[in-house]
Amino acid sequence: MFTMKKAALIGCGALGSFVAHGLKKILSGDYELTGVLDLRAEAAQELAKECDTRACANLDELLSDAEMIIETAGGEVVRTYGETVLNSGCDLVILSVGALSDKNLKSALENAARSAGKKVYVVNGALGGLDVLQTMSMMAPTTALISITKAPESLNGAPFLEGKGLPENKTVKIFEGSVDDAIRGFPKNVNVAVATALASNCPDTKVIITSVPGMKDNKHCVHAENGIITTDISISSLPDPDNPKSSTSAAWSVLNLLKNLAAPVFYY
Ligand SMILES: NC(=O)C1=CN([C@@H]2O[C@H](COP(=O)(O)OP(=O)(O)OC[C@H]3O[C@@H](n4cnc5c(N)ncnc54)[C@H](O)[C@@H]3O)[C@@H](O)[C@H]2O)C=CC1
Ligand SMILES: O=C([O-])CC(=O)C(=O)O
Repeated sequence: MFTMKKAALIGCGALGSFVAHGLKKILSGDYELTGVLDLRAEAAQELAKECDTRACANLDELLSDAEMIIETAGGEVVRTYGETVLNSGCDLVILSVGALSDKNLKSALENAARSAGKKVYVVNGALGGLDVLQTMSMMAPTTALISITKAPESLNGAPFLEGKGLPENKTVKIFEGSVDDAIRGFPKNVNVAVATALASNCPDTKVIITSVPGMKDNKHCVHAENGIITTDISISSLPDPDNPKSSTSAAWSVLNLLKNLAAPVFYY
């Protein structure tokens, strides 16, 4: 039996705010939002006021009244808080999947979840179809490629670009390489690539990133093969109005996971 679950949120930026409002508006029958936390105290206070919950000053305060922590803050938060969250007896929903490209962190979180009897939930985020990639990887070794296409303003500021702005007048392929290099170079843009590599169990997943001036959508295309199934996943979704690097669909994906966890039937 699913009883009302106490969920709390780390990261009150574009997607975290969307998730918090969604919890209140569409999932309030199943979840109580018991607190929010952000490095920017004023952002947490504003969101807490809007969503009628507590702005917490630190992780301990957030954990004091929660059964589930939703991370919408960035990979560093998964790294610094992930194990503590699980050890405290909370489930952990991760949006910044890129953090799991660090194998040591991934196994530390797996061990903590196992010992605490809790779960780490990795969302589809701005992508979709992690289910079919996992199914394929169970059947046979799978190869995968992900092509990410965004407007320059959705990519500018990434460490890989070393402060240089992307051209506004021509399409440029700016990166082709491994998932590990991609997440280091574009930590706020290629969480979907790490999710693809993990779900397809293909650490050699190839990543291509292209900047297209004037492009309205963020576009993610995955091609995966295992000799039995060939899959093409193509998703275009609008950038978030508050953060063009992120697609709002990623926040919807968190809400959809929470909805499924609370429902009698889980659509996997
Ligand atoms: N899996 C996926 O498909 C996607 C994943 N993402 C991930 O979600 C994250 C959030 O995205 P947005 O909301 O658009 O970013 P954002 O930059 O609008 O918001 C991030 C918030 O987290 C806060 N924050 C950062 N470090 C913190 C810390 N140590 N403790 C507490 N708060 C902290 C920031 O102050 C900010 O308010 C991104 O950094 C990215 O890693 C984003 C889009 C898609
Ligand atoms: O929201 C998106 O378009 C994808 C994204 O930023 C990521 O995977 O980090």
